[in-house]
Amino acid sequence: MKLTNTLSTMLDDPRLFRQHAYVNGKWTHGDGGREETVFDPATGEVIGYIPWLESHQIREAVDAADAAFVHWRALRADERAERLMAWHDLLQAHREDLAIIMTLEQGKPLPDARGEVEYGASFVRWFAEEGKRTFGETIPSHIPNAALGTLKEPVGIAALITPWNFPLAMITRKAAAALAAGCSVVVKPAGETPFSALALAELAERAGIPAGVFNVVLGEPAEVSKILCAEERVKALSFTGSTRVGRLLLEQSAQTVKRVSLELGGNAPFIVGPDMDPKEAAFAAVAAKFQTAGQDCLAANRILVHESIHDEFVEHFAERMAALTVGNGMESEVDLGPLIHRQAVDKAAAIVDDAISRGATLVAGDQTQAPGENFFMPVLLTGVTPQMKVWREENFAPVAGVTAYRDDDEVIEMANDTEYGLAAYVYTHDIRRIWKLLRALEYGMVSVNSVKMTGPPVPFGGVKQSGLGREGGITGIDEYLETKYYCLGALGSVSGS
Ligand SMILES: NC(=O)c1ccc[n+]([C@@H]2O[C@H](COP(=O)([O-])OP(=O)(O)OC[C@H]3O[C@@H](n4cnc5c(N)ncnc54)[C@H](O)[C@@H]3O)[C@@H](O)[C@H]2O)c1
Ligand SMILES: N[C@@H](CC=O)C(=O)O
Repeated sequence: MKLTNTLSTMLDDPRLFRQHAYVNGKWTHGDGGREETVFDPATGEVIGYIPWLESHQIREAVDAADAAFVHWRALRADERAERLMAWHDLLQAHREDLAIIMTLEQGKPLPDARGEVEYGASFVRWFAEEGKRTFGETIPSHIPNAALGTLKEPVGIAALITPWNFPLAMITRKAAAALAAGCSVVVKPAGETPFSALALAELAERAGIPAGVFNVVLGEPAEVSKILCAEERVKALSFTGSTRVGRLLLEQSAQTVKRVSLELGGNAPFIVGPDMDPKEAAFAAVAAKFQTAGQDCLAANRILVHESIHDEFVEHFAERMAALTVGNGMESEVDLGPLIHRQAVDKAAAIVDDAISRGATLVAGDQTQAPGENFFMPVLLTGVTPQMKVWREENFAPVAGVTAYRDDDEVIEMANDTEYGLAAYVYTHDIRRIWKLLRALEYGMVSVNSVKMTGPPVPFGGVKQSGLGREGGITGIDEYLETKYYCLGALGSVSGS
């Protein structure tokens, strides 16, 4: 198998850069010799190679997780919490190396990558604490002389399949919850960004998380997922990624009736009320649109502005957008890195062409200025309509589509006119309008007058075809817990309790 050491020379701790899968506490190559090359999306240079495991090796990972589950679940919650806190502390201690790995494989600017490491670590801390509070209940008995109640027990092995846009935090938000609940996990990261996942494995091992409890498998995505979904011993599947693949995995998991959590695509509306300062709203909309170069499930895809302030809003938006710097995320002062690969650039260009051909106006976005093959300059389109791809599809690129609306009822209809229902933004200071929109928007998350909405204490997730279940918050751990009801009968003394 080919290996390269360029990336490791950039790290304080070169052992964080691993080019093998991690199964049962061992760094593993693929038995069939298949491998995948991982590129820096900013430069197109090779940053490393990963093996593709064979089917039997994926099953071996499940064997390992199965054996480890017995011991991991038997630990006290506070013992698991200690190891999770050690993992958290190591993530913090190695923040800079983890950020470098992330920027090189994903492309996001280094400060954003540092932010993601913090964000990812915050879930580990949160669930280390929550794992100690998986309380059951006492149920007032309707049966004479019986005591009734519930216990919370780990579901078993959880398969975690994650995307490339947040290569670290999308894993920790799942894995920390599962591990805290007492489950063992098999993680399948995106092939574009495996090295963050493998660095997480290295640090999990150093934190004292036993062999087999945290496994990272690599391979041909459809092949690996099929095996994990078909495996009866895998009791839960948690997937973050596109709605297309989410549907497929839901179908595949039906055969073994798994617990399925899906965090899928978004098509967020960003609604600006007539009372808003257009400049303030435009600056917020730019922030909500262009993070991670628009490759964010929370990205403001459809910007709906009241007709009375539309033109002023567009001017401020264009001005702010023009100030964004596009470049290699390893360089300083860069706001937008590259898109993940050439297909993403082609898709963005097709979405812009489609909008223009259907009557949208291209206000700004000159692709001749792009600093490399995988870069896409921010685009502002006005006059976007429901017939256009930019309205219907999650563009996952720095393409902002603005449209004017007349009144609240119209904007509610526009905002809900999508199969997606992950997040929506509302900018207005009118409390009646806020309440009306908050209740009428068919979204799992609504953020009013704030671009930032996520973090460990909140229930993250969508409705409609944006997913099933919630991650984070006080319910995030429930995705990995079963409720066992007990009835202790013939106790004699408890009647009437
Ligand atoms: N709701 C959320 O919390 C959230 C967070 C981040 C990203 N996302 C979504 O993720 C998508 C972007 O990520 P992506 O392009 O990596 O998504 P994707 O669905 O293409 O891939 C996600 C994962 O599924 C695997 N995969 C791909 N094709 C597969 C197949 N045929 N069978 C089984 N597995 C397969 C990939 O290797 C990867 O690990 C966007 O739609 C975005 O909105 C959602
Ligand atoms: N920004 C999201 C990830 C979506 O792509 C998050 O905070 O989870």
